[in-house]
Amino acid sequence: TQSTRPQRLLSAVQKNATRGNPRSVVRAIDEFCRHKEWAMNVGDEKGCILDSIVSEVNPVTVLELGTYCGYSTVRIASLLPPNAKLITLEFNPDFAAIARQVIAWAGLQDKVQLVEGSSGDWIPKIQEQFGINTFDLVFLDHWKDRYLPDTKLMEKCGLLRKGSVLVADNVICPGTPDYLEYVRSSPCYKSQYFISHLEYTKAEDGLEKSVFLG
Ligand SMILES: O=C(NC/C=C/[C@H]1O[C@@H](n2cnc(C(F)(F)F)c2)[C@H](O)[C@@H]1O)c1cc([N+](=O)[O-])cc(O)c1O
Ligand SMILES: [Mg+2]
Repeated sequence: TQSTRPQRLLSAVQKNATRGNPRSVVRAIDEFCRHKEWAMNVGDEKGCILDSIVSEVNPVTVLELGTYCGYSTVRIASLLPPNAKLITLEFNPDFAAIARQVIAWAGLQDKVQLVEGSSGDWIPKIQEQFGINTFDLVFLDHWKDRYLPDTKLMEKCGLLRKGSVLVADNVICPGTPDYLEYVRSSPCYKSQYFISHLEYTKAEDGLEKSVFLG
């Protein structure tokens, strides 16, 4: 039977990366996606911007919406302090199965909790299920039409506190116009655009960093 692209991405990690070395896992995926098969990881260029924001925030609690194969999960988790926790939501069970193996290959399974399901189901349950009150950092990289409703849901569930930082991928390409309009016009957010390129291409894209003001 034919393999899937996530399966081939995982094979590239297992072939080219060193177990327990997150940087080698990130490098192996970027090499695979740049030279073999494009895939929708945040990528190396936007990834460096994401790294700098994560390092600046130094979060203890992180929520990622949209694990896919675990590329940004590994990038973020590798920068977290020892007591920190990253919860990553993934809707597609096949992608989740691959991501678990990528995260394990990087040796980061103790910092990461991968949860399978939808944001609508899980965002209201996170506090009781995982003993987390609020998130210091949220990375949005799931379905682009869900960024805004899920941000409003996180606000409603009290998952954001004064100073919580949202980082959104793809605000230009494929684009998240309603989300961008909201965080840039709402008095509850201080927003900043970091211009870059769509992963592994020359097209423009960027990350939007939005600080919740409470
Ligand atoms: O469509 C893109 N990304 C969609 C990404 C979607 C991923 O998020 C998961 N998800 C859905 N709901 C949840 C949650 F969390 F709610 F449970 C998680 C989906 O199963 C999928 O793995 C995309 C497309 C391009 N592109 O160039 O076309 C470039 C990119 O960087 C992209 O991220
Ligand atoms: Mg993306």
